[in-house]
Amino acid sequence: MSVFKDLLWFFKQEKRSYIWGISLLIIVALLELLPPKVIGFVIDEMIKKSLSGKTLFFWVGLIFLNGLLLYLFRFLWRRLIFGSSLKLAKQLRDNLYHHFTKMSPTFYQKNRIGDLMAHATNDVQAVRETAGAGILTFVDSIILGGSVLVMMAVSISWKLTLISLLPLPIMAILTQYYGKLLHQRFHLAQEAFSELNNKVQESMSGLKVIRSLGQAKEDIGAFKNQADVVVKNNMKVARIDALFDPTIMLVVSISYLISIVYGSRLVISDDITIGQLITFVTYLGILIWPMLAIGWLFNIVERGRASYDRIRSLLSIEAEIKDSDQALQKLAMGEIHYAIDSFTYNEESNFKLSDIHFRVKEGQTIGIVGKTGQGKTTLLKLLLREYDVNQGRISVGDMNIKNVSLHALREHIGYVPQEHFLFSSTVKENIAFSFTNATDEDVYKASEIANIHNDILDFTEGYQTVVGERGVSLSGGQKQRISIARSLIKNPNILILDDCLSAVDAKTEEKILRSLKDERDGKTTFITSHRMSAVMHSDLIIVLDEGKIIQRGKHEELVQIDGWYKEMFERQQLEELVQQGGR
Ligand SMILES: Nc1ncnc2c1ncn2[C@@H]1O[C@H](COP(=O)(O)OP(=O)(O)OP(=O)(O)O)[C@@H](O)[C@H]1O
Repeated sequence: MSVFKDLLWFFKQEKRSYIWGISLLIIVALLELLPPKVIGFVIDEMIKKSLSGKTLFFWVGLIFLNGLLLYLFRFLWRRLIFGSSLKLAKQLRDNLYHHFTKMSPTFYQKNRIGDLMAHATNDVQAVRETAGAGILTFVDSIILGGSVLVMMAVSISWKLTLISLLPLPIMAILTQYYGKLLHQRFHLAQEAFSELNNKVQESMSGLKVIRSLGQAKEDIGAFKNQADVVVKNNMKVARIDALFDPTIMLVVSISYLISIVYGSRLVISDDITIGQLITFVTYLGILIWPMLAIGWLFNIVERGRASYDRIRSLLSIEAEIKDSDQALQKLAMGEIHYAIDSFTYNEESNFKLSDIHFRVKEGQTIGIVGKTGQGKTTLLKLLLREYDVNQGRISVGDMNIKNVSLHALREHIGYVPQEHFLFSSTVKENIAFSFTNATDEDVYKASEIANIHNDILDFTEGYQTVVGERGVSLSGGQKQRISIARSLIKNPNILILDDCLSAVDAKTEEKILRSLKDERDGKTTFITSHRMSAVMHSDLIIVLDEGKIIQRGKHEELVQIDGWYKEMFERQQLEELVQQGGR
């Protein structure tokens, strides 16, 4: 029951609804005691032949009125309690979503999306039930169960009550045992569901790869196997769930049997009347629900406990990169100074950036090149503060970026990652994503610089064309250029192009770079690329190898010195010449 204590913050927040709801539940429980009493009384009066038509009419009217009140109050408490529990679900979901958006990439390396989705759906649902059906079963089992027992013992016969309830401890032991089993099995079912979520998420994202490698059949097979595991584990839960009700019914039937046998003896010995025995048996019928409610309560609370613990442990994970208390809310642009002594992603990582020192004046373009996996993207991620430098610092305008709020820093940056992502909305909305007030002219201008404007006009609905799930209906080059336009829309002080021109031809690349040069006068640009032509006009080019700078300078200087840059440049020139047929 400790989960109720943990949810106290919510019950306090919604105290009006819960106080009213629980009060109405108690009134409903008390009103339910009336009809059996009236039935017993009327039967006794009939046996005594002392019941007048008027009195009968009065009692029938009372039962009818009682029924009407029950109808109204039941409706109201449901609205109050179940309605509030929906608010809890919304609050938890909002908290989780907000938390997920603050997390750094490491968090998503450790937690799979499918698991996180399972927490945001199944776990939230289980906690909602605790705050809704959990409260109902808690109050009903105590108040309704307790008051029926008191009525049976005090107003009819405590001996009959005691004897007829003898089988109850069996039920308590069994339901506790089932509760434990249920907890374990629910946990396994939840894990299997997470696994299935992960499978679906991954397969849908990688559908093209799966098909192109002819693995569709195998993938369907793997999905089927995982779906079977989910069914199997849920069946195990359902089997225990299914035991709760029959067990309680069996116990109650035994109670019925005992009360009729022993009750008849009490009637014969004139200890109770027939009417009282009928009232007693009717009360026993009412007692079925509170008994079921106890079973349910264990069940709901067990699930709620496990789910709330999982949600809390997720929410308690601190974001690795977050604003310090004194973080500046504004960043003045200026020279960017990389002064990294060393950086590693984590202890297990073999990769290390070391001794990275260079300056980029405001308005300059810097090219970063090198073989694959040498740390080009890592350098850019450090500027974006997706990770923090271990030893050393990166500063913008003499300000260590660690001392600036993430929002203030990223506000200055337009980032085009290697893996572009388009939302399932129109081309225009995709481009204006970070600038909702953008005018058509702003969107057109960004598109023109990214050399995608004419392509968009050729689409069936131009800028209103809806881009399919993850932009499947566009070519790789078109997607890349829309991503570039998206990052240009706000005309950021720092533009980062992370190998994002790989899918466009050399001519288009040249056009884009020329427009950028013309339009971004006085603004800083970082370009990483495998093509030397993309960086040759930069003010500074650095060559990375195994996380270290092995060459630096301007294109004209680097082609004079024997080294990686010269070798790559000449090789690529030759390749281009060959492609053009040696002309
Ligand atoms: N999140 C991470 N955790 C641990 N290691 C990582 C992480 N991201 C990248 N690495 C490793 O860091 C090294 C440098 O990666 P990075 O992406 O910076 O290279 P790159 O030069 O941009 O490569 P490419 O040209 O292929 O894009 C690689 O060995 C990579 O495996």
